[in-house]
Amino acid sequence: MNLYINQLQKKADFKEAIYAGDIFLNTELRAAKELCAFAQESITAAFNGETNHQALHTLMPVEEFVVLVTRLKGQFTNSQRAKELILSFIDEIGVDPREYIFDVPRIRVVPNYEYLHAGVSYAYKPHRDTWYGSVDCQINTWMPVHTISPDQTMMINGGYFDVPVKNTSSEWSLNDWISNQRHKAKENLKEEARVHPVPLEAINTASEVRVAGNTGDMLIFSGSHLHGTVPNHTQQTRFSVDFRLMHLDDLKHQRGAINVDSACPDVGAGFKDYFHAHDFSNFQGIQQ
Ligand SMILES: O=C(O)CCC(=O)C(=O)O
Ligand SMILES: [Fe+2]
Repeated sequence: MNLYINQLQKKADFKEAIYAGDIFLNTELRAAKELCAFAQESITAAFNGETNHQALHTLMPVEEFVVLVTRLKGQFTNSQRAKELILSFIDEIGVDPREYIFDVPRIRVVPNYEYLHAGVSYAYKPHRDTWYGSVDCQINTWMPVHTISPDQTMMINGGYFDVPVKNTSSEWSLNDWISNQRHKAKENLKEEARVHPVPLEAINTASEVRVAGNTGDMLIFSGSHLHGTVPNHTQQTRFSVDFRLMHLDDLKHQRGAINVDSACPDVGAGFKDYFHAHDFSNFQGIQQ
């Protein structure tokens, strides 16, 4: 596995590298910094003008926190501004937006673990996004909104890229998640009652990498990497932004990362949430 620093826009075949398990870290993308600035504005607005974002969980009961995080996520994900900044990112890295679709942008809020680690702030167990019904060519981006430490971040366990992990993805349905589970996030305060695809064996952490970056330092990696939320036992809430890209032609031709263990029965059920990058029209699926 290779790690490329600030080379996404210089490497014409970056997709192929990502499909092979390489990871990119770009620290100088204007669009990423702007996306984080927009995230910061959105957090302040959702939390009624409070600017001490990392202390928000100390300022209110968890019930109120969940209501405000729900509002934040809805506003951020559905905003025109976030979509425009994804298009700016695509332009900035020098690829043709007509060739790409993207999944809705997300803002993750990870407060202290004891305070909340379920529902709107679910701490993801190690997983591949393909266990959750993503396609093999999914390119993930991920960036912290404020400076973070290794014990607040997302981990990537690179050694498992091509090593199977026994998991429950065959029993997990993305259709069911979208129709019946996703909206229940705010009901989960103490424990996550919703079923997620999870590993059925102990995960060796020897090759786990925890990248601790600054605002808008963007990781770009295959959604097929094993990754997860580092349980946040610090007293600082972590905010991060992520979105996913798919290259239309690669999707049509089923190119992408190797699938070593994903068995989600309804891959692609999330297509209706995807947008064409050049005009933000809804993706209608693949015409065969
Ligand atoms: O932010 C996290 O802790 C997990 C994010 C994740 O799983 C993803 O972006 O696919
Ligand atoms: Fe993920």
